[in-house]
Amino acid sequence: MKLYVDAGNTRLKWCLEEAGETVASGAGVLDEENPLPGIAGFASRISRIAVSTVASEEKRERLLGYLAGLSNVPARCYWSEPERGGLQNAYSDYDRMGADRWHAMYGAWIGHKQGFVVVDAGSAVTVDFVDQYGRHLGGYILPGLQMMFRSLKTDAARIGFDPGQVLETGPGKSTGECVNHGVAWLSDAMIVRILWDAQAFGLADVLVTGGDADRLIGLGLSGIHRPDLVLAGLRAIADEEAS
Ligand SMILES: Nc1ncnc2c1ncn2[C@@H]1O[C@H](COP(=O)(O)OP(=O)(O)OP(=O)(O)O)[C@@H](O)[C@H]1O
Ligand SMILES: CC(C)(CO)[C@@H](O)C(=O)NCCC(=O)O
Ligand SMILES: [K+]
Repeated sequence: MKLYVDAGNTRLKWCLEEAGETVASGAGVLDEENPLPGIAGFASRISRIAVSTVASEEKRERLLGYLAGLSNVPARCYWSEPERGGLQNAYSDYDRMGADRWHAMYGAWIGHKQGFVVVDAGSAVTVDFVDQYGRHLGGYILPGLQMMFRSLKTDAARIGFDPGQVLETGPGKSTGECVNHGVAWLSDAMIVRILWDAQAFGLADVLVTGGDADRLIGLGLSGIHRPDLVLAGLRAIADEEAS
């Protein structure tokens, strides 16, 4: 069985695969004692461990320590690359790009050769554009939903509110409405812009992943929901490296 791990800044997603089929999957929190709840029963059958992570070095080392205790198979981390299978990274400092972005783009490239946008709505939001020739045109990094709420709460003394999963974008008439509608309104503007840019660049598909994907889709981001996109790219790359 092969274990694939996508460790973000907040949460961790894992899946176990055997003969091309996903046999188990789960999510956990990197900071917790067991970041891969549900994995223990499979430990002795693991034959490969591949990791994509954007967490700090300290957290990455803690994760590797946990995995070393779980299985004798050494875990291998996969990073961003300048090129793979015709997909070309726009970064000249390609190793500065978050591994999750590269793996999500590669996961998308496998099945969407007509050009695409990847929107990863995680702790941070990333938007990356790839054309039909596999050229990464570049992207954007934006604050994520919880990050925006947190900064409004901690950096302004008189903005008191309960964050909500609000899709209402009309002008607010209380602090809570102004914040919750405001964040939805900002997301709505981003969505309009993503769809506009996709058309302007001639990209056929919009792929959406990350913990807040449903929220963006609910706000009108018409796209393909691929919760497993980072893991799909990681899996393809680890397979190619092994063959
Ligand atoms: N069970 C959950 N726990 C935490 N956040 C969740 C959960 N479900 C949805 N979310 C939302 O998902 C977002 C985090 O997304 P995700 O889990 O993709 O992050 P991540 O992979 O840790 O982040 P990143 O890859 O950006 O470092 C949060 O803004 C939150 O609103
Ligand atoms: C932007 C995030 C946090 C999104 O998870 C991650 O991809 C990351 O830490 N990136 C490093 C900076 C970059 O991609 O240019
Ligand atoms: K992610």
